[in-house]
Amino acid sequence: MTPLYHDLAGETVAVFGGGAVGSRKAAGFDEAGRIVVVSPEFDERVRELADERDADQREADERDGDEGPDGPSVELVRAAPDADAVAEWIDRLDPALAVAATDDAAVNAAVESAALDRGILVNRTDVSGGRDPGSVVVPATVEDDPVTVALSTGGTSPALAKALRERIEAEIEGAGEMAALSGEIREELKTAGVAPEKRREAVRRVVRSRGVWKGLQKGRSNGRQEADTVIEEVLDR
Ligand SMILES: C[C@@]1(CC(=O)O)c2cc3[nH]c(cc4nc(cc5[nH]c(cc(n2)[C@H]1CCC(=O)O)[C@@](C)(CC(=O)O)[C@@H]5CCC(=O)O)C(CC(=O)O)=C4CCC(=O)O)c(CCC(=O)O)c3CC(=O)O
Ligand SMILES: NC(=O)C1=CN([C@@H]2O[C@H](COP(=O)(O)OP(=O)(O)OC[C@H]3O[C@@H](n4cnc5c(N)ncnc54)[C@H](O)[C@@H]3O)[C@@H](O)[C@H]2O)C=CC1
Repeated sequence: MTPLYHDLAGETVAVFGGGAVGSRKAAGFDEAGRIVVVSPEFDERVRELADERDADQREADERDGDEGPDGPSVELVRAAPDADAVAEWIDRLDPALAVAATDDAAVNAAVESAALDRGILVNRTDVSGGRDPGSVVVPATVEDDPVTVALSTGGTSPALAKALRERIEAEIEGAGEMAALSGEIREELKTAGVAPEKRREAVRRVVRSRGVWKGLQKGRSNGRQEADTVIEEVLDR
């Protein structure tokens, strides 16, 4: 498996099965344009998610300007397609990604084959390993915007993926602020025409500096001050 980050902006994700697993997967695609969950019954979690998204959409409609809601629409479609009917649903929804999360292996297999026939990405939640090209695994993820860590055990041990994710959560605290600060510094040094070697050295030192990480905990300007000291040391050499 090759890890890649996929841009789902504006795309549809079709989730078959609205139980515990389908709900968790649906909640993870917050960059997508539209999430459609097809299921005869829906977990409380996915019902709440749909309600929240609905309220966000209404708020966005009431606001002035064209600023849209922050996340995708979540539509719950009450249906239980059998294996033969799944392909039609996929044609109708035209998703970029289909998630097979029902408790019926034949339906999940039909979602997988219909998606693969059409060149649509597919996530089969009820099997590990033995995947066809085009199938994807949902990793455990940690986010401190714009930093994201995605973690997979190659399907061997999802429980371990979850446990490691919990550890990394603490480890990357503050990484979002560090990304913003070091990104800004990187651009400034480029604009100032600092020689590439010195510029790279300065940025490498800033992101490794305990002083800058600590400073950022107190606020952006504290972090910036610490970073300026590190940068001066590099530039003065
Ligand atoms: C292959 C994969 C396909 C896919 O879904 O993409 C898959 C498959 C299966 N999971 C199963 C079980 C569990 N899955 C979890 C949890 C998570 N599972 C996730 C991903 C993946 N699960 C993909 C591989 C990821 C990798 O490579 O590591 C995570 C990371 C992401 C997410 O789902 O959001 C999320 C943690 C999120 C987080 O918290 O960060 C727990 C833990 C718990 O519930 O506490 C259990 C119970 C304990 C256990 O069994 O380990 C079963 C057996 C079902 C059965 O027994 O019937 C199968 C099917 C099989 O193994 O055949
Ligand atoms: N990948 C993962 O992380 C995990 C995967 N699993 C696997 O995922 C599957 C689902 O697990 P849960 O969500 O816990 O089960 P669940 O029983 O809570 O949910 C299954 C859902 O599928 C719906 N469903 C049944 N037939 C359907 C059809 N024809 N079309 C659409 N929806 C249909 C049911 O109404 C139910 O809402 C299981 O097969 C299990 O082996 C289980 C745990 C974790």
